[in-house]
Amino acid sequence: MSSADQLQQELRRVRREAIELHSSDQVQEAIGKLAFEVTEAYAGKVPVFVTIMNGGMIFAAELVKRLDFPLEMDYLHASRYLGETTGGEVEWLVTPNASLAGRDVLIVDDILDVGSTLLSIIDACKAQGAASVKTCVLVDKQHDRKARPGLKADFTALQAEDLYLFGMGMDYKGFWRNAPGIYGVRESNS
Ligand SMILES: O=P(O)(O)OC[C@H]1O[C@H](OP(=O)(O)OP(=O)(O)O)[C@H](O)[C@@H]1O
Ligand SMILES: Nc1nc2[nH]cnc2c(=O)[nH]1
Repeated sequence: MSSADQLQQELRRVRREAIELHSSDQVQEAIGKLAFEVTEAYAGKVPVFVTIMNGGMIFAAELVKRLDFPLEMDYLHASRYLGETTGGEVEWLVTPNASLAGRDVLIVDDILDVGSTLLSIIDACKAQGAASVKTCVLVDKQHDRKARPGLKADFTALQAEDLYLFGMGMDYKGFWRNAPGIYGVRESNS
């Protein structure tokens, strides 16, 4: 069997055997609730909504259309997993733009796992002179390996157990970002 066929088999097996932690409907409901919270927090402000590529893009698209205040959209690309299932150093692929100076910045990403990615992005936005920086994630993975004890995003839609997650923007080896719920890879596949 060719390596492309082997990969395709693996990807289909991982999806078939995955544990569904949050269904597509549960994800949509949680994003709806979060949108109210974020809308309340930004009353009277005109923030920059910064999507962290690639993982943040599906959550960001679902969230942004439910926010009822004027905002600008921008994006950053920082990655420390680079298609792997364990993280390394944060690598900047697209750096923050100087137009963040003096702005209220809302960082939007798919997952807070260890949190090194978000901490690095917060520092970079502050270094650009952002007036305020808040973070918003679809899912907070529950474990005691956070980069700082008790680290949390300002806004969190859902929590999930300590498995490698995919779906709703999160990848398994670069694939399955398109899966509509949040799934955990079974130990035998990770
Ligand atoms: O909390 P941490 O342990 O730092 O991990 C969280 C980060 O990991 C993923 O990005 P990844 O590096 O996989 O890049 P991607 O968004 O391009 O998939 C995810 O999108 C977060 O940005
Ligand atoms: N896809 C994915 N990316 C991550 N980045 C940090 N943790 C995870 C995870 O569980 N899944």
